[in-house]
This record gives sequence, C-alpha cells and structure tokens, in this order.
Amino acid sequence: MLSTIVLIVIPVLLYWNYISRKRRNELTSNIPGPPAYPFIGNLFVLQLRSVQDTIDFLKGFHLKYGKTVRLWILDQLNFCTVDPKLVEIILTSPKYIQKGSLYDHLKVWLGNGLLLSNGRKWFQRRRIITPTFHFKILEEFSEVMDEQSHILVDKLQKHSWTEAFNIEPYITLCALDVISETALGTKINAQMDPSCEYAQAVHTMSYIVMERMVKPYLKYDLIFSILYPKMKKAEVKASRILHDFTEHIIEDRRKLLLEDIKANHVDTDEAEMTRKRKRTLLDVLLQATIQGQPLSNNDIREEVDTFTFEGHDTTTAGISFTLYCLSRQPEVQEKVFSEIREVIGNDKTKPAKMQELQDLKYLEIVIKESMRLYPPVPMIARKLEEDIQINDKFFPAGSDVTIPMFLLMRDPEIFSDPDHFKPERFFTEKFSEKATAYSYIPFSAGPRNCIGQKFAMLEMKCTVSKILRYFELLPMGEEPKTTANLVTRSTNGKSVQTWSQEKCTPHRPDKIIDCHGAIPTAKGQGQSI
Ligand code: HEM
Repeated sequence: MLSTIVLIVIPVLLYWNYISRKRRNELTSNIPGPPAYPFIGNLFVLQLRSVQDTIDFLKGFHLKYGKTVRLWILDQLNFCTVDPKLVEIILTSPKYIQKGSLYDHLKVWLGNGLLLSNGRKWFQRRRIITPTFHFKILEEFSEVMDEQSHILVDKLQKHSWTEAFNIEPYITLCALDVISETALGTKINAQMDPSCEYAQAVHTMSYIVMERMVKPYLKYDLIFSILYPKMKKAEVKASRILHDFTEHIIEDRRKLLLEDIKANHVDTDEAEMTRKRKRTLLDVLLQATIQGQPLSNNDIREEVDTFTFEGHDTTTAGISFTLYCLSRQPEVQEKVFSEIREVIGNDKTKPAKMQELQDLKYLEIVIKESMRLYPPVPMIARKLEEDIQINDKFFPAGSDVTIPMFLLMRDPEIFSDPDHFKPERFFTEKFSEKATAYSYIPFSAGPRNCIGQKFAMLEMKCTVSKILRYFELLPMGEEPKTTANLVTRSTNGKSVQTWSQEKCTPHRPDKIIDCHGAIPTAKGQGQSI
C-alpha cells in the first residue's frame, strides 16, 4: 500500500514541480547559476554553509557566474546581484518595496514593524516615525550619546596599557544603552550591568535569527522545533523577555503621559513636549493617530522592537569596525585626532555638541570608508511584485532578489584598489555620480532606505571621537575574520589595544607624535584590510 502511494505521489510531485518551475526556468535561462535539482533546487549548496563562510561563499559564486546569479531554494526563484543597474531599479522604484523571505525569521521578534511591513501600513508608519529624526530631537539624543560614551571610556580604562582585547562587547552595551534611552526613554544600564536579562535576550535572539536565516529549511517552525528543540525553547524564552520588557515600558509611559496631560503639565503641542522633556520615539508613537485612532500597544511594540534591533547592532558594527580600521592606520588616526582637537578642543571631558560632531568631516569619510569595507548591514533583499526586464534579462514577479552589500561596495570597476582602506577616495573619486550612485549604499537607498541614518552617523561620530579623545588605538591583536551575520560581524571579535592619551599631552603636538612613533608594528599594519 505504502509503496503504491510512493510510486504515485512522487512522480506527481516531480511533475508538478517541473511544471511550476518550467516557465520561470525558460524565461531566466540566460542568467547563470549552479545547476538546480528537482524539488530542492540549490538548497544543499546553501544549507551546507555556516554563518561564518557566507562572505567567501557568495564571493566565489559571483566570480564564477558574474554580477547576477540565479538560484532556486525549493520552489522559490532567487537572484543574487551586484549589478548597480538592477540595484538602482529595485531600490528606487516604489513598486519593489516588499521585503524578501530572508527577513521572515525576524517576525518572531519584530512583528510587522517598519523594517518588515509593506504597503499601506508601512507607508503610514514611515510618515509617523520620520519626525522622530528631526534636527531638534537629534540634538537632544546627542546628549544621551555623549553621556553613554563617557561611561564607555570609563569601562575601557581598565584595558589601557595592558594588552589587545576585543572592543566589540563594550560597544554593543553602549549602543544598547543609547537606543533604549532615546527610543524608549528608559535607562537599562547595560554597560553597568552586562548580565541584564534584556541585553542577554537581544543577543540570543540575534544569534537564533541568523542561524535560521542561513539554513533555509529551518524556515518552517515545525522542522525547527524537531531538529533544534533547545534552540526553539531559547527563542521562545528570549522573545517573551523582549516583548514583556517593551510592553511594560509602553504601559508605564502611556500612564505617565496621561497623568501629565491631566495635570496639565503637557499639552499635545509638539514644541511644548520637546521643551519639557526629551522626546522619544515611544512618545511620538503614543501620541500618533491613524484615521483618528491611537496605535495599540501591540502596534507600538513592533515599532519599538524594530528600533531596538535596527538601532544597536548596526551602529555597533559601524563603530567597532571603524575603530579597528583606525588602529591599523596610524596616519589616518593621527589626522582624525587632529581634527577632533581642532573642532572640539583639548578638554576631553567637555561634551561634544551636535554641531561639532557634524563638523568632523574627515572622521565622516573615515566612517564611510569603514562601512564600505565592512557594511554593517551585509545584505538586503526584496520580493519582486512586478516583472523586471533589463535588456535581454528577465526577472519574474514573485522572485527574491538579494543584494550583498559587502561585494557591491568592493566592485573594482567602481572603486580603485577596492580592498584597501582609503578614506580620501570620498573626496577624489567620482562614484557618487548618478551612474554609480547605487554602488555605495550602506544605508540602502530609495523609499525604504534607513530612516535612522542621521541618528546612526551622529552616534558613530560621537562614540569614535570620544574614544579617540581618551585613547590612542594600537594595531595589536588578531585580524578580524568577517562574516555576514544579521549584521557584519567578526567571528574572533575586533581586537585593538588602547593606549591612554594621558600618556601624551594633548596640548603638545610634538609629544603626540612621540607617542605615535611608539606604536608597535603589527602584522597587517598599513596593509590591505
Ligand atoms: C550604521 C548604522 C546603520 C546602518 C548601516 C543601517 C542600514 C540600514 C539599511 C541598509 C536598511 C535597509 C534595509 C532593507 O532594505 O532591507 C535600514 C533600514 C532601517 N533602519 Fe537602519 N541602519 C543603521 C542604523 C539605524 C538606526 C540607528 C536606526 C534607528 C534608530 C535604524 C532604523 C532603521 C529602520 C526602522 C529601517 C527600516 C526602514 C523602512 O523600511 O522604512 N537604522 N537600515
């Protein structure tokens, strides 16, 4: 009986699979890619890869097959592209704003927040949230950034003059403190208490999401629960901790806001709110209405969770890779340090003002160059809602298109000497011209670009400049082994050695040069990163 069923069912499924792919296969046959098997497609090629070697794996793929590669994952047609023309069409058109299946695993945590929502919901939320990044509000946020980076340098003091260490965990906690205070209006003090439940849950959740992302068969909850029961349990626990935490804060803040309004301390006028206390993303959402209706706690929670996720791991990657690059490039570090002293002054305890941070133009291109080599968001993906035809190439609606940023931004046709850290290229090279503008997109581009990019730049500048005001970074410790995780990470951290600037006299440039002259030489110094 069983064999009869197998004999009938398998050929039927094979035939159905052949028919369902046939048209798409024919239409896209001129786009190269590895041979696909019935049913599974290229699943095995992908699933055998660990998170660690995603970068090398995709690099190899593009070297072998060209700028756009075709892949089948089960019945899903995928394209992986570093072709700026296709990237431009996808990112700039409001027709292609739906996210690819790559993001599905984030839903457990982020629900349908701004990063994952589509259509009308996304449009309305984007409109509500955009004012949170108003200049005036950012100015207040920069005070929080300064305070938190001050705690950070205190924590780093213990490493000064000792040995190379991984700076990333310190930056993570600082970034988490910044985002919770600015988005939620709540201090979680992660830097003072790294074992705090919330920080741990964020860490666990990020790890699990990425594990599921690189193993496409774990997309199905049932298979995930059967194959990885412990991980499933950890996912449920972490998501409960994260959701409970934000829900409590929303409740408390809603009560506070209502009490304030009752007591007439606050009127609903925006300017008045801003004047009385620091306005947070949560306040914006609590006061927002859509067609006269306030947002529910659940609606607000998904947005707040999205900000916590998007707003701390990304900036951590941006800051810690910049610090690593600076530690390996003493001349660049020297220039940044001089600029900081010129703009902010010699008193390192003085908080940096927002305008001063904006005036750090050289530091800005250093951060941009670091993000080119190590894009904090390693890849983005879209699901095509309509067909795309470019010359003889056809991309059918329903396909997923993935854009690996770390390959796009190292294209030798666009960037001279692409694997080298050369911040000055942002002054001299012409890749910002229209034709190649879509080759440098660490914050993505078009209608779904990063809403927090000004915030991110401010935080990165604030933290990096604060660290450099206190420490010189030495090129010690292992070179990072980069991997495309949810954000770009290094499997062995980002090692640097800090050397207290106290040892130099900030008022005496000759002394500074003496200090820099004492930098121990290390493997990789001045070499390609
Ligand atoms: C160096 C830091 C950052 C980088 C490189 C970065 C990069 C990106 C990229 C590439 C996207 C587009 C994702 C996609 O198309 O799938 C994005 C979206 C987004 N980012 Fe950022 N981001 C950073 C920091 C931040 C911060 C600090 C916040 C919040 C405070 C934030 C909030 C968001 C949100 C909410 C979206 C979704 C926007 C939408 O779909 O409308 N990001 N980010």
